[in-house]
Amino acid sequence: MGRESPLTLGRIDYANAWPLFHHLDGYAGEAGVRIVSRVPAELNRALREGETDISAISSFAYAQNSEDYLLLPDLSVSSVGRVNSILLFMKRPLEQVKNGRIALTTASATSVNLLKIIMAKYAEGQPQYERAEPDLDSMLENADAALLIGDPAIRASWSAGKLHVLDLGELWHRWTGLGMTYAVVAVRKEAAARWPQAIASLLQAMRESKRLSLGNPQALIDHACRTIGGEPGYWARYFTELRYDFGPMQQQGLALYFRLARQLGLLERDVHMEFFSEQSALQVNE
Ligand SMILES: C=C(O[C@@H]1C=C(C(=O)O)C=C[C@H]1O)C(=O)O
Repeated sequence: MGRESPLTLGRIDYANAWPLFHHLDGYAGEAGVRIVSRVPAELNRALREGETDISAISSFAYAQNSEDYLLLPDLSVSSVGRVNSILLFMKRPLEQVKNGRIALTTASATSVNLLKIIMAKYAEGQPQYERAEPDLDSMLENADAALLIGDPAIRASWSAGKLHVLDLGELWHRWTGLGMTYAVVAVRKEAAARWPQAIASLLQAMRESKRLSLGNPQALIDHACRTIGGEPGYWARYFTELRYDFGPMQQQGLALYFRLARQLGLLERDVHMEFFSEQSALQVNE
């Protein structure tokens, strides 16, 4: 029953999501779960089009398709304060670029709209936006500021030179007093109805990956230094400042983000967060 399900799982191809996936390969192999690794914007599209059944996606993409998806409880990529890898690189201070030209990474959905909210409601600016491949130098050729996320943002922060760097998680927290959730794990409703036990068991394996990763972050730190570069101290702080659960603190911040996005017309509908229930998976089993 569902055990042989050919589930396809989308994995964010950045260090920020490693804890949810790092210890999952063994389980995925045994359970026949296929994992595809992409940047968030690609994962958002793949889940929407049914190429994947379950995926880490931008929380904004969840909001756009919430009637087709269920959220997995306990899992997210969030911060309550600094996020360290969602950064606006500015040639001049915020006051002077808030009506200028801003290049936005094509890899993101949540952060692009978080920046639009911050610019409109916090800085009261009206910049012109353009989408660009995530390369800081070429983005800044024609723009006053550039938004990067994930590993490219981290690498750029190590060589930002004279640029002003704004951490959107930190600003959001100072402004609202709340946390911010950048990614959630969502399952398509039809997959949840068809393979409830397989989803429940994958959820459990992702919780376990998170527990093992955060219990022994050294494995992640070593892997990050080897594959991305940087110092162990940087990565130790990075994986500590990111939060991976999805409790009331995170949900409250995300609900405010959805409301503000709705007010600005960035979202077409109000969003009601709906969760996958392991209880119903168990009942199907009986
Ligand atoms: C923490 C981050 O969050 C990511 C930001 C996303 C977005 O802006 O759409 C999507 C997934 C998250 O994993 C990051 O990019 O470093």
